[in-house]
Amino acid sequence: MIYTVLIPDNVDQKAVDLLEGTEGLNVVYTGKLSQEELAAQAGEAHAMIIRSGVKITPEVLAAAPNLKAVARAGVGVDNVDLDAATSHGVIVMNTPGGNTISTAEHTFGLMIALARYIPQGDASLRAGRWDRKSFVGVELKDKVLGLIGFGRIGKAIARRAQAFDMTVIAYDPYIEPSAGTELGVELVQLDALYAQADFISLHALITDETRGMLNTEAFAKMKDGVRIINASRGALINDADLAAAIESGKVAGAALDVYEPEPPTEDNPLIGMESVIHTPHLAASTSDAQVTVAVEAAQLIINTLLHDSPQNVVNSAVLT
Ligand SMILES: NC(=O)C1=CN([C@@H]2O[C@H](COP(=O)(O)OP(=O)(O)OC[C@H]3O[C@@H](n4cnc5c(N)ncnc54)[C@H](O)[C@@H]3O)[C@@H](O)[C@H]2O)C=CC1
Ligand SMILES: O=C(O)CCC(=O)C(=O)O
Repeated sequence: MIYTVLIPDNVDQKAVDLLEGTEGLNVVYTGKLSQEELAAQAGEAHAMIIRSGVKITPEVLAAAPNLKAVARAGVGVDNVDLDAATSHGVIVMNTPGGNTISTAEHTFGLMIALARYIPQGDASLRAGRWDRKSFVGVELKDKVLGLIGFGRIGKAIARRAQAFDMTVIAYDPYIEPSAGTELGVELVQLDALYAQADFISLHALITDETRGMLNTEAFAKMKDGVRIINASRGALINDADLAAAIESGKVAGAALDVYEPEPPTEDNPLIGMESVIHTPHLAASTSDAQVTVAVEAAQLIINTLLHDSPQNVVNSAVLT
């Protein structure tokens, strides 16, 4: 039996090489496909390796009768319809941990860039100005960093923030309060985090509970001049409410790596605002992280198809 592995997004070549060098696999590496192209190519696939650029929808699953497994080269599986995958008997796996450091470092870069107006200063100088008055920032030292979500990435940021003499607090209702002790992080209630934090960085999973959690009601509970960083998922923030909070001066600025939808639509109220800085979902985009997650995803597919040994299964109901 020869299994076909379709890779409909851009992944590191080392993963492709690993799969191509494995007997029993036929590898189809297309690079990033549109949803229509994906559905058209899905018919032969026994497995797929994806990133965040494609969605595994009921339509794609219906077009993929041979599909047994999907491996996400990354953490978030919000681009996979897990219920539909389970009902089609498709195992969904991810590679948590492989991009933690890259994402934490990018988040830290965004926080410093936000505090010191680095992108704005760069744009101003490139436009021929020598403006030092407009870009007076704030130090991170002695500021309170509030982390919403204290998992792998939240913890990695806490470690880095300590080196900058920040006080770190976190809200995460799904971990033990003692989880912060070793890192000197106090786990607090959400309203307390809003009331104390000078910087709020989002690292929670996107769920029904967290979708749109940063809204007008939440901003009203925050300190005046708070700065927001989001390298988790765009849907955690209500964009219109954040734009209004920035316009009113309540929020001093925001740094965003993620959007809902991606790419953001032309009418996104945050794009182009002077005090909002952006990257296009780049937090995990380092050569280091991309080798790790892609090779790990390839190995998950090999173990599943050839050794009947799936790991990191996200929709565990499919195994019962
Ligand atoms: N921008 C990018 O390129 C990347 C984004 N991500 C995203 O970052 C996020 C975090 O990733 P990891 O730290 O690896 O995941 P993780 O699973 O280690 O941590 C997520 C944490 O969110 C917490 N959480 C769940 N519901 C919550 C709620 N209602 N309020 C507060 N916390 C809640 C969980 O208890 C968990 O501790 C994910 O959404 C992931 O998709 C991850 C890697 C790269
Ligand atoms: O594939 C990527 O670069 C996105 C990574 C990401 O968002 C994740 O791992 O959740």
